[in-house]
Amino acid sequence: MRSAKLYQYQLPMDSGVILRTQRLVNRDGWIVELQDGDQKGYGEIAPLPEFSQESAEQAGEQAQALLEQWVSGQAIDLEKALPSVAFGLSMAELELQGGLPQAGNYTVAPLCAGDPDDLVIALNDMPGEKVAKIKVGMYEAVRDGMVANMFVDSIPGIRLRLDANRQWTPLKAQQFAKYMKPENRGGIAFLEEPCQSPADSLAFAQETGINIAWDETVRDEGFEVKAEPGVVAIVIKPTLIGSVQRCIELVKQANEQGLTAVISSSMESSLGLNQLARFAEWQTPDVIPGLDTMQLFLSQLETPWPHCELPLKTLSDLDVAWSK
Ligand SMILES: O=C(O)CCC(=O)c1ccccc1C(=O)O
Ligand SMILES: [Mg+2]
Repeated sequence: MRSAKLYQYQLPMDSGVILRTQRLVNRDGWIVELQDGDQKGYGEIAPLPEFSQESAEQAGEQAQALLEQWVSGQAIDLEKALPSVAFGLSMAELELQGGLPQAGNYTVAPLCAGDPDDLVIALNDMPGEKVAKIKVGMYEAVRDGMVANMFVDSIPGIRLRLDANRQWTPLKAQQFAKYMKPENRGGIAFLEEPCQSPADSLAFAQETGINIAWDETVRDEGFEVKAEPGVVAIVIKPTLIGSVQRCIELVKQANEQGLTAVISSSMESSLGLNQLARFAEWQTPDVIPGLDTMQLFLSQLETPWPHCELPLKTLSDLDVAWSK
């Protein structure tokens, strides 16, 4: 009754994609296909270099072992699985059971890693709530402050999401805050992980009145979702977190604590990204997810992303690495 396939993919990336210290030339990962009778479910397993602990090879090996169990009718234990494997397999099982609603939230928070003028144009075209995400911490903190000010000054009602990825010392974070006019600080919906340590980030939020969000900290050993002064959101990157069930638990805990849960991409292919858009619509219906990462690719995979003109590879173009 049950059968499964594991496809291997490699997709070319735009030339400018840098992950922490390395350039990402190709995105490597796996697509699982589960079949039971005439039902099918898909999931993506794609550890992100520099962010995931596991490599694509390790994830592929573990996925095969767990798929062997699944095909033979055993329940698979995803608690101890690698995060990317737990996410992909649980998503495939969910889809197989018809548990993932079709409707997706495709209104992304446009991501600006380069020229701020490009983002101003994207925002002017954005209907409804204007949310944008800007990476900070890569250049001078003073420049980041000026860019953020410029957005708040020139786009009324903007809700900026800034992301420093733990790049700032407390001093640099202070320099940023100094340039952010006090009356403009409310235009920052949140600033993700300003400092190297969560304690410094918390102190920064409380001293400056700039709200922060946890991203890396959510994946730290022993993390608990809790409301603290200055903290307004947690970012959930399912590929780095684990099973769909674990992600749902985090969303629930965040909501109970009055925090916003933001579903966000770990640069999945368009197949995984579409599932994240559906997951976000289902679990966080009033929150714009952080999924503006298709622009970093040179090719889509199987499921087209709305308004994306990149060429589409299909699963039938891929090698089947394992099947049973
Ligand atoms: O969160 C988003 O809006 C987009 C995704 C994103 O920023 C990201 C994607 C992959 C790895 C790290 C990050 C990051 O938060 O810096
Ligand atoms: Mg981040």
